[in-house]
Amino acid sequence: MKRKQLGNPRDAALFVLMDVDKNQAYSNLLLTKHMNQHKIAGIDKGLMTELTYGTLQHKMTLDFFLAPFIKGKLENWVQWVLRMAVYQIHYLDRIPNHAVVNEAVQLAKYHGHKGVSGLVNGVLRAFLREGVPSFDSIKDPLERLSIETSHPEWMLENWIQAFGFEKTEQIARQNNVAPPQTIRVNTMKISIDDAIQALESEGFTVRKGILPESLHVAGKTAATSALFASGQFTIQDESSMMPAHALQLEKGMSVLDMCAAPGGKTTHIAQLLANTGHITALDLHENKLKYIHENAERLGFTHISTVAADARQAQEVLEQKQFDRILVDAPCSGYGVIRRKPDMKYAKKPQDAERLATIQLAILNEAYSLLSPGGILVYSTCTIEPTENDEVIDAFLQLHQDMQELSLPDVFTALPHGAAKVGHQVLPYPDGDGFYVVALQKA
Ligand SMILES: C[S@@+](CC[C@H](N)C(=O)[O-])C[C@H]1O[C@@H](n2cnc3c(N)ncnc32)[C@H](O)[C@@H]1O
Repeated sequence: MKRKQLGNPRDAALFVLMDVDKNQAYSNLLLTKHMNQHKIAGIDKGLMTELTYGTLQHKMTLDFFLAPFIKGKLENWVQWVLRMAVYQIHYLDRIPNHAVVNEAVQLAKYHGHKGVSGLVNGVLRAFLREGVPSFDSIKDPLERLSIETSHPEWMLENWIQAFGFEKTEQIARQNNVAPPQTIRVNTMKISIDDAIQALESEGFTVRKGILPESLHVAGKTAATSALFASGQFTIQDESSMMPAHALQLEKGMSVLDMCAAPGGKTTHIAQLLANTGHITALDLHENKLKYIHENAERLGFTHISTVAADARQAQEVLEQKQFDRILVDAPCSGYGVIRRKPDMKYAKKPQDAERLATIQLAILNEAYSLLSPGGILVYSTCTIEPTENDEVIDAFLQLHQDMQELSLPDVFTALPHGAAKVGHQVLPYPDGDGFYVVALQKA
């Protein structure tokens, strides 16, 4: 495939898909990179995003649809051209089929030789003529769910064990639906009602979320709002707003955020502290600390300092040795946010959760030593994997008999509730990501 660019949304999407295959980075980061490099602008940005995510989301299903029409092995990029075309034919109704075929043939002609464009044309015409193969030919329910929703079988099996078949099916289908745009209103700068009014006058459709600062906005890209630039809101999924509430903060407290970058929850803590007290925001990666500073500055929070360090050895670098509140928003497998990074379904390995659980427990043990008596430790992840959630907490509680689970504030009762034995779990739902949070208090 030529690395030269055509500068159109389909070609740019193809570059993202190829780079995802090479495991270069997550799709959301590659999308932004290629959108800029290919100079994709205006409504083409939306088309490029839709083609990239849609094709990735349904990759295994698209391969099942294409299988009867392909003989022999194809080059990777040709496979992506075909998947992208079949995605548009099957899942989108606004692009006429002849235009989809024509665009795919043009892409193949540009990046390959005449034989390749002939093949793409032939496969797509045969697909249009003969129609979509039926899932009824797949007799095994697990295999069928895997192909229909495009998730590896091992991943579904884990969830079936934890939540049952029906819930797993709901999760898998939800993972293929685009999330809403959710914002957290910066109540230090604007009231919820004034924010709703201002956003509506900018042309957004606005709906209140469950948590007090959360609004779901549609119609335009939230980051283009004047209110965003002036720090009157930040973009954050509603589930990610749970940990700051779980900390049960009081003005003037000292807080340690142990896995803080890019600062989504650090700034929420600052908001609930009403810019009082102090937050130490720590992250392993020094280059990510600038995002915490940028976010804090835009939103107007000043009581935050950052430290680059491994949270497992945080005591060695921190001057302050005891904190009133500690948040461990741990590095995790991220299975609650698959709808935002669909490539994760194919990149992750069954053993990832075990490896992460060891890191998570080590961070929690360090947090324990830094927590004041009577202090509250909140552990959160954006995964739905029990190995990284209540099983880590079980192990932690066995090691520290003076730590006890604390009830979460009343606002949590209105949120959906998954199946965790300890803490609050949310399985992916239309308005929020899959998430886990638990609050523990030191005696
Ligand atoms: C789930 S993200 C945190 C998101 C952040 N709390 C927010 O709300 O914006 C996990 C973070 O942990 C960091 N991390 C990974 N391993 C770490 C370690 N051993 N010590 C400290 N931070 C770590 C990653 O760099 C990543 O930024």
